[in-house]
Amino acid sequence: MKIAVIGTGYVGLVTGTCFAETGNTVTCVDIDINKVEKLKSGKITIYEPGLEQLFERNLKQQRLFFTTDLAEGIKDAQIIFLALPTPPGEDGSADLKYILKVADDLGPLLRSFSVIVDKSTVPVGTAERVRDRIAANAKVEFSVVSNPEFLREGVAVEDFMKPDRVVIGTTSEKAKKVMEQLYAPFVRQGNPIIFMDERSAELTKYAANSFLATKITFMNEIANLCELMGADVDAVRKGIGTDSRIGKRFLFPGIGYGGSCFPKDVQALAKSSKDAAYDFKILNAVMDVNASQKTKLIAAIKHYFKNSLEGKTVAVWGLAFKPHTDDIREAPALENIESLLSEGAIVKVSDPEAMENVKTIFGSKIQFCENPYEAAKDADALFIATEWPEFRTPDFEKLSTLLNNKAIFDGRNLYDLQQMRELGYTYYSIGREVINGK
Ligand SMILES: NC(=O)c1ccc[n+]([C@@H]2O[C@H](COP(=O)([O-])OP(=O)(O)OC[C@H]3O[C@@H](n4cnc5c(N)ncnc54)[C@H](O)[C@@H]3O)[C@@H](O)[C@H]2O)c1
Ligand SMILES: O=c1ccn([C@@H]2O[C@H](COP(=O)(O)OP(=O)(O)O[C@H]3O[C@H](CO)[C@@H](O)[C@H](O)[C@H]3O)[C@@H](O)[C@H]2O)c(=O)[nH]1
Repeated sequence: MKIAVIGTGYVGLVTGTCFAETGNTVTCVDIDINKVEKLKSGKITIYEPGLEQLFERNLKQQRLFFTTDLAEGIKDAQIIFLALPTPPGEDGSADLKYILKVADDLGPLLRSFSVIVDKSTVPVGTAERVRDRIAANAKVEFSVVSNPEFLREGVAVEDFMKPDRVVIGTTSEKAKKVMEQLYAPFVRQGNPIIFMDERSAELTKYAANSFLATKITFMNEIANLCELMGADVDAVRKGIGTDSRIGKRFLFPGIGYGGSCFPKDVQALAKSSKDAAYDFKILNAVMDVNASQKTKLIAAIKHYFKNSLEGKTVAVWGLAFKPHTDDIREAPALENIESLLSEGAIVKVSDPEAMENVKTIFGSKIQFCENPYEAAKDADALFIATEWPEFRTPDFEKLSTLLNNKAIFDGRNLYDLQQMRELGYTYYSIGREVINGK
């Protein structure tokens, strides 16, 4: 099939590359000239494990193309994906300006029956709005379908190629057939396509993200309670996760959820609910708890240093909002660094992939270090914000010689309590006993 993908950010690039990999001819369109030039010349624009190989192969085999020209990009395309940003507007609702602009531009360019697919995360009713905007200028028949994307950054290729499910919202039989054919290779891998109406598909995406954010937040509150009650959140997590009705995944407490999706999508669903005159109380609580969870270790660090961080050096391991990505959108590390700096601390950071992105925010206000040990050198405390695998089993002997103080504030519960006790570290983590605390 011939496919166009409008928007070549995270989702657009993964979508385009994976559909090319299953034998389609894909043209990705973006207004960002630099991005398109880079991609055309064979350089990938995001760090995502496994993507580069697929990208290079499909580019070489001339199944994957890039352009800034919308008319050229959609020429002869049977399916046009919209993978455009839907950032939070000032009132928290999803800003649809990018989507509606492209809808306006598409109308006059359509030449034959096309299926236009909302891949972006969009509020209920958007498919109808996109349909109306295209219809205002279109001279041919078309369908607008909702096909939300559930991939996770860091495992995006795996999630896209082997999705738990594909949700397709359409009431058009013609569009349904086209989408069924497109996704056939993915269904052959044993995963269902779930057809529904457009509105239900749009809400499914927000319900999934909000449910997962709530699950994490619930565990963060249990962790906070564990600290007050002398229980261990790891034990409680295992104790409840083995109940198949609850499930083991997404029960890991930490310094809050971040990323480009959960924060904005929970906020957008809360706003849509409000607009529908429904007070979605749980979502408001989730946002409140997450906001305080993000910087909860700052209080512990301050307590450890007798309320003053002035002149103290803190090494921060991990900047990305999660491992295996260079994405720093809403990353808890950023807020913690802000807090440390505002308390007068000197901050040294290390992250395997996200340093370049963070340089654009903090510049010379913080020190960027080649590796985690360089960051730890002469630091008065170590703060862990992201659970990169390389932070899980550091050389503790080396670390002890580098740090001024053997004090670790771990926002991701990476280390064993007994080991920390034996090594003589002061160790604060989330929902667990404080080792050698002050
Ligand atoms: N990032 C994720 O993991 C993820 C997962 C599932 C769903 N989503 C949703 O997918 C959507 C896209 O997210 P993303 O992270 O890929 O966004 P992004 O910001 O990484 O990329 C969006 C791209 O669209 C381009 N763009 C803007 N206006 C354009 C126009 N008029 N024509 C062509 N290109 C244009 C931008 O230049 C940018 O490259 C959002 O709605 C998001 O919520 C994201
Ligand atoms: O047990 C857990 C699991 C995750 N997180 C945090 O939650 C955030 C989001 O993690 P994750 O869901 O793995 O990453 P995303 O790439 O943001 O993916 C989410 O957001 C995407 C965009 O909508 C959806 O497509 C995915 O299905 C959904 O998982 C990160 O800050 C994680 O550190 C926890 O704190 N504890």
